[in-house]
Amino acid sequence: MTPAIEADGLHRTYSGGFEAVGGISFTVPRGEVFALLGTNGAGKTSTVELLEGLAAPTGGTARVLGHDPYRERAAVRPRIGVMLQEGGFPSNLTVAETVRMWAGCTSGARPVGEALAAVGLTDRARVRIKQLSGGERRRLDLALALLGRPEVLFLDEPTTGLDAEGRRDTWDLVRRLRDEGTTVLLTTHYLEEAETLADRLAIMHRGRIVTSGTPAEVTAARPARIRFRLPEGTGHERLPLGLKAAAYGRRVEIRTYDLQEALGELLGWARAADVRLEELDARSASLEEAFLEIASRADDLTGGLAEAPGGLATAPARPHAHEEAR
Ligand SMILES: Nc1ncnc2c1ncn2[C@@H]1O[C@H](COP(=O)(O)OP(=O)(O)OP(=O)(O)O)[C@@H](O)[C@H]1O
Repeated sequence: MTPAIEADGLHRTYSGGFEAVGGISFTVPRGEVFALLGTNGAGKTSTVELLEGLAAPTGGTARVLGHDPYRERAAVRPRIGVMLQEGGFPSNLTVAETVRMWAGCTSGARPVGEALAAVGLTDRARVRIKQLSGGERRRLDLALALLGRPEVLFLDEPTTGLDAEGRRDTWDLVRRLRDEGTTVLLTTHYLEEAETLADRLAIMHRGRIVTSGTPAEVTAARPARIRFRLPEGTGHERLPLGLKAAAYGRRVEIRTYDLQEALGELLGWARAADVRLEELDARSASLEEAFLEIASRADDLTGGLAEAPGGLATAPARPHAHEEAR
């Protein structure tokens, strides 16, 4: 089966000569949720628009369901759903009227009630668009994107402006759609969203993919950390020499690539020395830490990326103790 989405050396240069997408490649198999992350202006929307067929790439190729989304738009458009960052609707129409109007232009559309229920807007069906909150508009954008039961759904920042409950509802909906076989490509600034939803993800910076893989692969190259507070009168110089720790007053932070080993050493020492470690907290690297590290170092990296096993371009990770322990 052809993949749902294939980007091969995609470039997009705007008319002023600015290169927003500088040759990126990735493949999304059918039925997968793929997240594009990146700093502001990294080129996520510029990329998604190429895949949606809204513009032609200046280099490379895009394929959606085996077709060129720009040249073969008529073949692709009925099979995809698009949620834009800003959907513009006539503000005097009600929610239900808007969905009905959209359904009239969509073959095989879901019933209006089903689309509204899917995004939790049933109670707002009779409300005019201009009276909707920002979050409710976002939900309406989503209802319209999934109206035609698309095989591939493009969601550009689907949960921006939603409250915590709305965000979780959207995540549940995306999971349900994926379980039904829909392929989803989403862009997001919420790393937790990518971590919980995405089967695979790519982090973009300045038009290039800096890292890609499963959330676990992307975080695996980053160190875990252990934090605790030493009791009054116990100096951090008493810690075992094997543990590279940074101390800030009584607070101590240890960065390690072998969490089990470091934690074992620390607890063994604490027991032997009869030291109580206050507020002990140990955790593997999160996507957020990986992202922040990549964003802060990507400028040095562009041009010098290492290809890691599995075809992942990863930022070289090195063990280091943090200067500041929060
Ligand atoms: N029509 C345009 N003409 C010229 N430059 C553009 C145009 N549209 C976008 N850009 C520039 O291209 C770069 C990438 O923009 P894009 O919107 O794709 O980034 P993004 O990753 O989606 O950003 P954000 O997270 O801020 O939404 C930005 O520097 C932007 O200013």
